[in-house]
This record gives sequence, structure tokens and C-alpha cells, in this order.
Amino acid sequence: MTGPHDSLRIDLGERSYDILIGRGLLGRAEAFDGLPRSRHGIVVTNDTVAPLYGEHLARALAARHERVEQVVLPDGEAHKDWPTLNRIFDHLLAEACDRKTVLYALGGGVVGDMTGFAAACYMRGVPFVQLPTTLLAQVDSSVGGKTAINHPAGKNMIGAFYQPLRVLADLDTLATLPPRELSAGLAEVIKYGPIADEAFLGWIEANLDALMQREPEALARAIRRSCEIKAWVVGQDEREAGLRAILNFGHTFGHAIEAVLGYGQWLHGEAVGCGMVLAIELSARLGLVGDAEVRRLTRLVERAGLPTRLPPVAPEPLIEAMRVDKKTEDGQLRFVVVEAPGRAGLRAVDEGLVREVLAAHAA
Ligand SMILES: NC(=O)c1ccc[n+]([C@@H]2O[C@H](COP(=O)([O-])OP(=O)(O)OC[C@H]3O[C@@H](n4cnc5c(N)ncnc54)[C@H](O)[C@@H]3O)[C@@H](O)[C@H]2O)c1
Ligand SMILES: O=C(O)C(=O)C[C@@H](O)[C@H](O)[C@H](O)COP(=O)(O)O
Ligand SMILES: [Zn+2]
Repeated sequence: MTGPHDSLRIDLGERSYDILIGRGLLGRAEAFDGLPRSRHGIVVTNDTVAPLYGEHLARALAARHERVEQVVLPDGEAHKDWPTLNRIFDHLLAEACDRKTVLYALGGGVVGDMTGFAAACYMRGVPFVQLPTTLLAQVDSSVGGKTAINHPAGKNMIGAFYQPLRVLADLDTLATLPPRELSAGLAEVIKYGPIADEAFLGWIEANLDALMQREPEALARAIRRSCEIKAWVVGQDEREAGLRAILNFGHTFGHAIEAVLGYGQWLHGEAVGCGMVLAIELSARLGLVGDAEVRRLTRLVERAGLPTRLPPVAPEPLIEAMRVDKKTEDGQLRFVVVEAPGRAGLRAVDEGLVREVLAAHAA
């Protein structure tokens, strides 16, 4: 393929695939070389992203499929649900799409998670490609094969592990991303520091202003390192038997905030930002890290424009929502904690301690 781009491979045996990171990838037909050609290519996107990048992508795909069609979903986390997922199936069936049909997820994590789940289910599995257009999706959700929809009782409760054939992260798409969404994406970038790479945490601290100003080199490096860490984790533990849980740092608190407030009130990245502050505080109360680590992460989350205190909700509904977390075993809450800077693990935690942390961070 011509043109400057960076690439790395996620090593999963017969399910291995490449992640390409570069400018203008969506419009470059050669970025799709080697992917299956078929009668139908179905672009799943939403009503915000379709007018921005839909046509561009359709042109790049025109030579690959006799028919390139779009399924345009309503935008937002509130629509990551059964009725919206069904719209994808309705379209595939109405157009007599067969099992060679390729689905293309064009958008952020919501579109990516739903398209992946639809691909896993339609005719028991059709190929799909991730085309992430948010920072969050480029550093996290497009990689690793977790696909899902939400349930009112809990985030991502209905889903499947199903890997894409390729990930194309087009850096140019980040130019149109609203600032609040950029901050949300930074939450998942920051996450990789305390759990896996203290040097990367230092790099983020030093380069946060450049990232927030969208300097292309800084963004490319943050995306590359984030994907490397995620590929390293998922390559060892695709289905979260153990190690992969570290990618859930901040998510037990974060998912509870999202569910209790109502999906879409706080963005996923905002809830994870606040959740990481609570999770490092929990780590400190367990005697694993010191106050300096708590202050360091809190300061970075704050600088990234993310909340560090809980929204005005009572603790009980949050605890209830946390009991639904996928890491809970035999009714026992389990949290990802930082064990030392750059290293994380999973611990069963007493509910009393969790309540103390919630109280310390109440609005
Ligand atoms: N599968 C995983 O491993 C994984 C990892 C992290 C998060 N997630 C999931 O991802 C979702 C969050 O993803 P997200 O933060 O990308 O949110 P999102 O998909 O809702 O996208 C954020 C907003 O940005 C808009 N948008 C997307 N690309 C744009 C662009 N280039 N220019 C302008 N606007 C654009 C979207 O329409 C939306 O309004 C959550 O549902 C979360 O649970 C999944
Ligand atoms: O890829 C993973 O594994 C993650 O945990 C990444 C998270 O950022 C992401 O939000 C994921 O969807 C959460 O997974 P869940 O299993 O807690 O729903
Ligand atoms: Zn996440």
C-alpha cells in the first residue's frame, strides 16, 4: 500500500489482524486490499458521521462490492440497544445479504460495538471491518473484539467476542470531533499508563496540551502506543480469563455511573475518567499505592477536562449497578486496582470500603 501510515498486528492465531493508523485511510482503496470482496458491502454508521464521511468511504469501497449500502443509526449511547441493533438485521434481510456480506463499522465505539455484535450474529457470523472515527474508538473500542449492546440494568450486558478483519484508524477524522469527545477519548489513553506503562503515563503528562490541541504527531503516537498495549493484552487473553480485566480499570465505577444516570448523560470516557480516580483511591485505601499516585492521576484526569467527582447520585443505586458488573463472582464485587505504578490486578473488595470511596468523592 502506498502513502504514509503506521501499522501493527494483533496476534490471535487464525483471528489475527492488522491495525493501520494514518491520514486519509478511509478514502484510500488500497487500505482495503486483501479484505474479502463480495456482492454486498454494508456500511453501518450514524446520522452524525454519515454526512461527514459516508460518501468518502462509499467511493473507496465501490470497486470492492457490486452494492455498497448504508445503514444509518440514530446517534448516541441511548441507542446502543435491541431496537437499534434490529435495524441492522432488518436491512441485511430486506436486501437479501448473504453470509459473505462484509459489514463496515464507520463511527465511534457505539457504532463499532453494535456493528461487531450484528456481524457476530447475522447468519451466525459475517466478516466486519472497524473504521473508528473517534479518539476513543481508535485507541480502544475498535481493537480486541468486545462487541455488545447495553441493558437498562448494566453496560454491554448482551454481547459476544468477535474480532474484526482489520482496523483502519484515519487520523483525519479526528479534526471534526467535538472537544468533549476528544476528552472522553483521552480517558482511555490515560488508562493504559497506570495499568501497563508508567513511562507512557509520563509521556501523556508531558504531551497532554499537544494532544488537546490535536497535534497530529502527538495523536498518532498516543494511538500507536495505546493500540500496542491493548494488542499485547488481548493477544494473551482474548476472552478475559484473567489479564484482560486490567483494561477495565475505572470501569466498575464508570459503568455504574453511566447506567444510574441513564446512558448518554455522561459519556463513557467521562465516567471512566471519574471511575479511574475512584479506583486509584481504592488502591490507596488497600495500601497498594501512596497518596502521590492518587494526586498524580487525579490531576491528569482533571487536566484532560474530565470529571473527578461523582455526579449527584445516591451511593445505593451505584452499588446495585456495580453488583451487575461482569467481573462480579458469587456476589462478590471485584475491582481492577493499581498494584504499583504501571501494574494492575483484580481484587475482591469489601462493599464497606467501596462505600467509603464513594463518600469521599460525592458531588
Ligand atoms: N469494545 C470495546 O472494547 C470498547 C472499549 C471502549 C469503549 N467501548 C464503548 O464505546 C462507546 C463509546 O465510544 P465513543 O466515545 O466513540 O462514543 P460514540 O460512538 O457515541 O461517539 C461519540 C460522538 O462522536 C460522534 N462522532 C464520531 N466520530 C466523529 C467525527 N469524526 N467527527 C464528529 N463527530 C463524530 C458520534 O456520532 C457521537 O455523537 C461506549 O458504548 C463504550 O461502552 C467499547
Ligand atoms: O477491551 C476490554 O477488555 C476493555 O475492558 C476495554 C474497555 O475500555 C471497554 O469499555 C469495554 O467495553 C468494557 O468491557 P466490559 O466487559 O466491562 O463491558
Ligand atoms: Zn472503556
